[in-house]
Amino acid sequence: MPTDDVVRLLAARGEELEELLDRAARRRDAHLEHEGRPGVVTYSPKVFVPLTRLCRDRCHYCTFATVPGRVPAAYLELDEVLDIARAGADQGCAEVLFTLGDRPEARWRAAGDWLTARGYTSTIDYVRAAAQAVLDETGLLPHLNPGVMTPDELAVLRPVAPSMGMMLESTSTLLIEPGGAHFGSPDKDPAVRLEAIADAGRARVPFTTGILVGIGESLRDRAESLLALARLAEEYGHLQEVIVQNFRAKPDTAMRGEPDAEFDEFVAAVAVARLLMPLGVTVQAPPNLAGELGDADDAADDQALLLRAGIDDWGGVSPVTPDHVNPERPWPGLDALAAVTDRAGFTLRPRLTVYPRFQREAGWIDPAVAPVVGKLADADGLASPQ
Ligand SMILES: O=c1nc2n(C[C@H](O)[C@H](O)[C@H](O)CO)c3cc(O)ccc3cc-2c(=O)[nH]1
Ligand SMILES: C[C@H]1O[C@@H](n2cnc3c(N)ncnc32)[C@H](O)[C@@H]1O
Ligand code: MET
Ligand code: SF4
Repeated sequence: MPTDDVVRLLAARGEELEELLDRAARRRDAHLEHEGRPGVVTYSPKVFVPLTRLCRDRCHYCTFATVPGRVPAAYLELDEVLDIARAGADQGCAEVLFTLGDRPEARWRAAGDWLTARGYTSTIDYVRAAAQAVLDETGLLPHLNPGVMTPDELAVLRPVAPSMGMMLESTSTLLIEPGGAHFGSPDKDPAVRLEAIADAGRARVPFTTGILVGIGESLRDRAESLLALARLAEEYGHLQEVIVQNFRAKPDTAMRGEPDAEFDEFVAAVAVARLLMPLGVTVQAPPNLAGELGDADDAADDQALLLRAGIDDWGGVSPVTPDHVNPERPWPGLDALAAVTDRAGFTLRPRLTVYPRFQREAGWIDPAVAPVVGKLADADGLASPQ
């Protein structure tokens, strides 16, 4: 679709937005039919492991990244990681999400010292060890979201996780200039990120990516970002899901005064993502970023709108850990999420980190993790009851 047409869709309001949502919903239904799970909307029961909150980048919307003086230690110890994973296993979780700061040893001596004292050569080397421990000790599946990975790092991590991810955020180069949300974040250079996502495709890693809506990008940037992801999905076939995530302003960040993404605008972005992605690519929006904080009815209304806009997945939802990236936004209860999903005419089912298509097709899952996936999967490739 020409970029100008995509921009027009992203700007749709009123009657035009209604039509866009209907088109997107039909496309979602075609996607689910294509995947052999009509009427099924998924989520991943997970625990969140914030392996390190130190980071070499300075994204101005982020409260996850912090300074060494504000954390008890530069990294979680292996036994702390395993405690979180076991608590998840007890609650029927299948995923251990490793989300962490990018390459903190490049900026913080405390990070380098911590790694060296334990014999690790880099943050990625420690991610590998921690993911291996989770696989061996708990049988849960790591999903790795450590920021930009090189081809060598992808190769090192592939045998310890069936899926990885990294948000594109945006292709906007203005955001890396002074005053932009990504000024001072070398890992958010769009050229670097697009290349890293392509590298994951060449490494045949089932991959999660997405865009962050409302961080100062224009509608044209948003259109170009989604078109770039659609092209990557078509070229490599490795994009299992595209997350469309709305920016939520945090009190103690440089962007605290910026308004949250307007919900209609966000919903239009979700619908456009659905229309542009090839069949077989899930479109995910997180349920905990919907609605006014603390207003369950408002959240349910917004979640219903996300379903109308063509999502087929709610992402990771945790009965155990907070969303450490958005700690002020609690997860909805699974009953509430199932009720919203049901009212929209869908059945909510738990899934694994790696989607069924990548389990069926040869060549996506490393032989070292395949048996663990096999143990957790049901006949459809979703999560079997634990
Ligand atoms: O709880 C969260 N989970 C996040 N997830 C987890 C995601 O919902 C699930 O881990 C995947 O869908 C795999 O099941 C991400 C995963 C990625 O690969 C890339 C970005 C994110 C972002 C978030 C996030 O902000 N909060
Ligand atoms: C893990 C992912 O979380 C997203 N992220 C980081 N900070 C925020 C925020 N304030 N609001 C919404 N999403 C955010 C980024 O897209 C990052 O890649
Ligand atoms: C906590 S943000 C998610 C992981 C990584 N630091 C990134 O921004 O891509
Ligand atoms: S969003 Fe990720 S890369 Fe940016 S500062 Fe936060 S942890 Fe670092």
